[in-house]
Amino acid sequence: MPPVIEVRNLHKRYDDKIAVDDVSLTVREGEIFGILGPNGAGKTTTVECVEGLRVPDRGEIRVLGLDPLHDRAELTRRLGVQLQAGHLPERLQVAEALQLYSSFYPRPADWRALLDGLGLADKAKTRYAKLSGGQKQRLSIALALIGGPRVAILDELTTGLDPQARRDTWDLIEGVRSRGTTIVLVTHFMEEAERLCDRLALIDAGRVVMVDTPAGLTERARIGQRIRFRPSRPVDDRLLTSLPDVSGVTRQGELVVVNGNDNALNAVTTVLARNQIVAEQLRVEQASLEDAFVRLTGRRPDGPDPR
Ligand SMILES: Nc1ncnc2c1ncn2[C@@H]1O[C@H](COP(=O)(O)OP(=O)(O)OP(=O)(O)O)[C@@H](O)[C@H]1O
Repeated sequence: MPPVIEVRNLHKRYDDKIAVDDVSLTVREGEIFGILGPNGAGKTTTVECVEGLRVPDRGEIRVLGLDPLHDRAELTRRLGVQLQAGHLPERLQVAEALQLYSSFYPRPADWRALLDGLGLADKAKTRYAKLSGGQKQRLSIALALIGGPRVAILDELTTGLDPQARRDTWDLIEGVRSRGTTIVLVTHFMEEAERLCDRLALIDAGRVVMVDTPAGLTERARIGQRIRFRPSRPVDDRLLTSLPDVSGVTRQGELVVVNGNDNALNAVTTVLARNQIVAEQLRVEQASLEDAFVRLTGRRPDGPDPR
């Protein structure tokens, strides 16, 4: 089956600023594909090129076999795009907006069900200007999905939503995917990426650092476990760093912090026992996608791009 989205060697600069520097990626039918990266990494520029909203300097893009620039009209019918808040007339009511957008498509989705799923059912008669920021955000998701698109591109899906609305939105997106829509999600929320995405492209400074499943990215950053304990008597770091399953040892006051793969706990407790050292207050944390992100890019997901 041909990929739903194929991006090859995409380049885009703004004046002297290189925003996208040779990005290639492939999105498969029916998956939720995440584009993850710090602020300014080039995520939005990449998806705007895919949507046909920006003209690349170089590279090739196909969406459902179509060229986003030359086949724009055809693609608009099959692609759902979440636009930023503030693009609707202030006096338009929520239901009117959805009915208007429905009329653009041959087989629109059920807008009442969308409103329900997004917790906006009681806002159908509310004017756009009277909606809160989070409600406008949810309406923009509904409008992206109203055409029953084959592919939906959602940029900062749940930014500005409270935790409950965020979880409801995730459920809605999973439902949309289970009915066959392929979804591209631009995000810097780790929890969202981990919960929703089948695969992720980690983008940093305009380049794809890695593409993998959330678990695969964590594994490839080689930070399986973090173990903390207070040794019953002084322990030489070298005892631990010499273990092949251990990647690093640091200290936090009296605590020893060991990073290693999924076998590190076993290896550490064995070597301590052999040396008659008891690991008191022992705690084991599984590394998160956020740990992997920091390890792979050297910065936090919501941190600025230093270029
Ligand atoms: N219209 C523009 N003119 C000039 N520079 C731009 C323009 N749009 C984006 N940039 C710059 O290009 C780089 C990539 O921006 P882009 O918005 O694609 O990143 P992003 O990963 O989506 O970031 P964020 O998470 O902050 O939205 C940034 O350094 C940004 O400042």
